[in-house]
Amino acid sequence: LKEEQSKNPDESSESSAAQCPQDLRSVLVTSVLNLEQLDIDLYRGTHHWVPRTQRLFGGQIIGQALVAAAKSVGDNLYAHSLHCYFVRAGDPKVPVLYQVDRTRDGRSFTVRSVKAIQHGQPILICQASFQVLQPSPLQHQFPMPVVPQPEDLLTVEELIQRYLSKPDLTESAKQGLNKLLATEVPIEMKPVSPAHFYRFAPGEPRRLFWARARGYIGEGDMKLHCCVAAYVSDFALLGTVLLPYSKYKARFTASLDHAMWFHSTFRSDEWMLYECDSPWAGSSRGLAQCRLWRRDGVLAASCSQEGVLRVKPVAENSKL
Ligand SMILES: CC(C)(COP(=O)(O)OP(=O)(O)OC[C@H]1O[C@@H](n2cnc3c(N)ncnc32)[C@H](O)[C@@H]1OP(=O)(O)O)[C@@H](O)C(=O)NCCC(=O)NCCSC(=O)CCCC(=O)O
Repeated sequence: LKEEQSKNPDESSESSAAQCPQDLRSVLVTSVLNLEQLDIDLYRGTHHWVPRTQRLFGGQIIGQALVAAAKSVGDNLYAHSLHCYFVRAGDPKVPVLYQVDRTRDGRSFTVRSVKAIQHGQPILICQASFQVLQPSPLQHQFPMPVVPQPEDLLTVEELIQRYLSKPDLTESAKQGLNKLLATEVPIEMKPVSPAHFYRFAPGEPRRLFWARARGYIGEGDMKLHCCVAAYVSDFALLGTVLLPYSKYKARFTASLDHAMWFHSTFRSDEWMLYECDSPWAGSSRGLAQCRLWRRDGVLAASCSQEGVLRVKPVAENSKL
């Protein structure tokens, strides 16, 4: 971790603004993670992208909670982990309040507890921990999987365009794909193995994709990159659980909890490899894990999530 990467999110937004025209800056920085301060340790967050389920995207709530927590710690501290429970569905019609409790300021570690509130009730409870930079003789990591580079893969949008040109596509499949194309998701994704990623055939519960924030964020703010990675990390975890089950489709899925550990500095506006797998499913729940790799092979972060998954059989003639 470099000293200059410890600025807090507010400072970074300003320095990025000076470097980059407004329309090139990531909407994650200008809008989604740009919380409004209402009082000491009290913030308000608004929504940018809302999933088809019409419940708030979990990654957005985690990312915003981490922004709120990070605002109450010093510049010399780095986010190293967070643990969250999603206790109620988020309502896209109203903003979310984030109330920060300064649980403990230690010599090395500092803990914050954040409650995300709507309609007077918590929708997420989150604990985040920060640490001062400390050297360690103990250093190891798994090797990064060998996969094609992002330049050799298609984006989700390019893949959808390809599927749209297939002659045997049903009208409802076309409509679904066009809806997906029209959605302004603030991240770019490139699946490593698209047919497997989109469950065209059953396969092992493992998938890899490259992802980065759309637009420019800049180098200067490590805490903000952690918040963006927290946002992105919720995109594809639960879907990984479903990969072996091509005979079923999701009827109700929602993440129950989410934990994340940050290991190294990284840029969330540069391509990172997300390696997701699911070691277990049962009792209408599934466990999914993800490792986030920097392009140079450094393990940047790890996360784990459990979700509720209720499924129904796929209709025989469905093309999607
Ligand atoms: C997890 C829950 C739903 C748990 O609350 P609960 O009252 O215990 O809910 P529930 O009883 O499980 O009901 C949920 C739903 O499951 C149905 N259900 C319940 N039992 C059965 C059954 N035996 N068979 C068939 N269906 C059953 C219920 O009728 C509910 O369905 P409904 O909402 O009525 O359509 C709640 O705590 C909650 O909503 N928490 C917030 C979860 C959340 O919003 N997470 C973040 C968003 S998800 C996300 O971001 C991931 C996106 C990416 C991805 O999908 O991969």
